[in-house]
Amino acid sequence: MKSVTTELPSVASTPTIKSSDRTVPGTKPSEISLSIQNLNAWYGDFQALHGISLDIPKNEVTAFIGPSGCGKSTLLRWCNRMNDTIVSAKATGNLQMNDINLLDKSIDVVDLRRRVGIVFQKANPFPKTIFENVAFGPKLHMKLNRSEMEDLIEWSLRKAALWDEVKDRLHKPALGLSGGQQQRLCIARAIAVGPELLLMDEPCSALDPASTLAIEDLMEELREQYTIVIVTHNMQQASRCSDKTAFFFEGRVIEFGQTELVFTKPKNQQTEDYVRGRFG
Ligand SMILES: Nc1ncnc2c1ncn2[C@@H]1O[C@H](COP(=O)(O)OP(=O)(O)OP(=O)(O)O)[C@@H](O)[C@H]1O
Repeated sequence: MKSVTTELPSVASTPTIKSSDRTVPGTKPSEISLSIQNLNAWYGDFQALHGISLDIPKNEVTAFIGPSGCGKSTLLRWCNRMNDTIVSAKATGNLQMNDINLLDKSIDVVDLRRRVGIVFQKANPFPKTIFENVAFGPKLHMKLNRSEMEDLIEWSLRKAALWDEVKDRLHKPALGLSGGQQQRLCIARAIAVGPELLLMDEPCSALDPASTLAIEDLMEELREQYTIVIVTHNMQQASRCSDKTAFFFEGRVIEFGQTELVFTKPKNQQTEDYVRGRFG
């Protein structure tokens, strides 16, 4: 991965978005899925996120872009509390999804992970059958009889554009699938429990162009039902697939807006330099 060039201005000299700009104009409060307010995050003494404020709109795709190490994954990981396993990780601020603050230590993290699904850069199917991978969450969270479960597995695999390729081998090991198929299986597994928010951390970075297109088509379809946040280093992908884009730099959000505007008329010079490929 390329690193940031040294002649860039330091972020301290770059204005970050004002908290009043955290909502893209035209977004009504009822259309917000996740409200991020003044989020700060640390690993030990190192502060990885500085005062992040963003309103993520419902039923849209929001892209997080920015150079390596700018905090995109850290933010995603706080949204479904993956950072709980890192002893040095801590956060302050508010991550509000409907009635719950996702940072509240007393919330049921297992239930939270049903509501906030995550798909990682590298597909991580369980060493189980294709069927069992998708059935894993529903078995934990729902009381379904066998035929309801079979219907749900088929629905999830169809939504993830994988059904036709696996319908005759549902009880074969998931690890026998190709990389692109495994990634779509992970998406099926994530949506089977009906999450409100689907987080995708560079979901296509290990995939070939055809599998990448399949996942992009899938996002287009899934956004009718889900709110999606995608982290991507691929500028074409961000501009093709997302409605809103947030540009991160050194743990701060520099710009947030309609994707088309962020890519064609960015307000900030640093955003422009990044989306034009001048650094990062
Ligand atoms: N477990 C950890 N312990 C200590 N520091 C960490 C840890 N995870 C991430 N960091 C640091 O936090 C900062 C933000 O990392 P993060 O992974 O969120 O960036 P990113 O924007 O997602 O990067 P990339 O695009 O390369 O995935 C980086 O400086 C990184 O080195």
